[in-house]
Amino acid sequence: MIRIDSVTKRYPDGTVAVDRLSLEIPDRSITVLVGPSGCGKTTTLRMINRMVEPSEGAITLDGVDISRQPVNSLRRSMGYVIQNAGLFQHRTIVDNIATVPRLLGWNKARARSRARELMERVGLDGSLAKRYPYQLSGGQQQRVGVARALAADPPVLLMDEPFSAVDPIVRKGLQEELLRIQDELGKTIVFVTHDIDEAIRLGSMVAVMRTGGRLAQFAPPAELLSSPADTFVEDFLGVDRGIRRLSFFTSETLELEKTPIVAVDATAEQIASRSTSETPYLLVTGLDGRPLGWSEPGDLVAGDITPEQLLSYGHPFEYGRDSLRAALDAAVLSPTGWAVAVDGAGRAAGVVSQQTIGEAIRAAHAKGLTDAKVAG
Ligand SMILES: Nc1ncnc2c1ncn2[C@@H]1O[C@H](COP(=O)(O)OP(=O)(O)OP(=O)(O)O)[C@@H](O)[C@H]1O
Repeated sequence: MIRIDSVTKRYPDGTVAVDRLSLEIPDRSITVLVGPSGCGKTTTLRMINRMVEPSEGAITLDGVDISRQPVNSLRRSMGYVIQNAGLFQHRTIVDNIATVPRLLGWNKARARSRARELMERVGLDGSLAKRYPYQLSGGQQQRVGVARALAADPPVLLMDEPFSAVDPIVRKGLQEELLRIQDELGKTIVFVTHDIDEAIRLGSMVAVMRTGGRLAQFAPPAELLSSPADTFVEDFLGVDRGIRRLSFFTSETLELEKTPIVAVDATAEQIASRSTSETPYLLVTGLDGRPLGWSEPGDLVAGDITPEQLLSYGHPFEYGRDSLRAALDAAVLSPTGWAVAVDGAGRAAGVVSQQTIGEAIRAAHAKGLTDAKVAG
């Protein structure tokens, strides 16, 4: 565990970048430092690998004060990823990734083979190995940066705004990739961002810092959203906190309706028997069980149902895997006001009304509030 114990950093010009910060960063999970520009995030991160030395307080790694550890070996146990990747422009991709293993004395062949393995792990095509950084897109360069940081298999990864310079779609891809890699590798990751959505998406724990380098709140994202410590945190979280909080509630609590569903080859009896007074529409599925669209029962003629005549259902949510936020979104975007739930294979698992989703949200909020009280 990395433990930051009452650490202050005062730069020579008198700027207090970090002010009596204490944090316990749990092993094998992602801890995010987030806050407005200049609140001391980068300074904190750099104190962990001793690129910056604290003025007061101590940082320990597994109980050992890092100021007593040789800087070189400390840094080798900590991969470091920065914005714009910071790649060596005159080295090929494979040699960029192989940098630290080479410094550790691995022979060229072994270091390169490790580098190629990591390219695959971070989702980079092997054909890019011999290219130079300028021949890659920004998103690809960031992947190289992550691969390079992972090359010597350090237990800790320090990431400073690694995805800030890429567009939102590439950024989302990189975030997903990081979560996937983290699932596989279980590193202790300290991740700096000024983007609260990124913090909530990636962090198991999120430290919100305020200007002046002080800690405003340290909590799991769901707790930040449900119980912000003060108005600073509340403002920083933004206006749609209630909606975003739904991401943490599973859709598994929803009771699905299975009756108003017919296959495209439904008989007249099936169409009649599956229509109910509560559900003015029927969901039509293909023969493979995947949803095709909605229809009023009266518009369906057995033996002559075509996908073209159906109303779009917007997009489905995956029951149990997706959150109540996804379910609500599916219902809001559905022209019938009903959301379509699918299983992992994309087959219709049932349908659910906005009203039922609303009830599940109220129940989840009530339970969430109780949990927060219990925890607090
Ligand atoms: N070498 C330095 N000398 C003096 N002041 C510094 C130095 N480095 C950073 N600072 C100041 O310390 C404060 C914290 O800076 P830091 O870079 O840690 O913040 P940050 O939260 O990472 O900001 P950003 O999101 O803008 O990168 C700022 O006021 C900054 O101007």
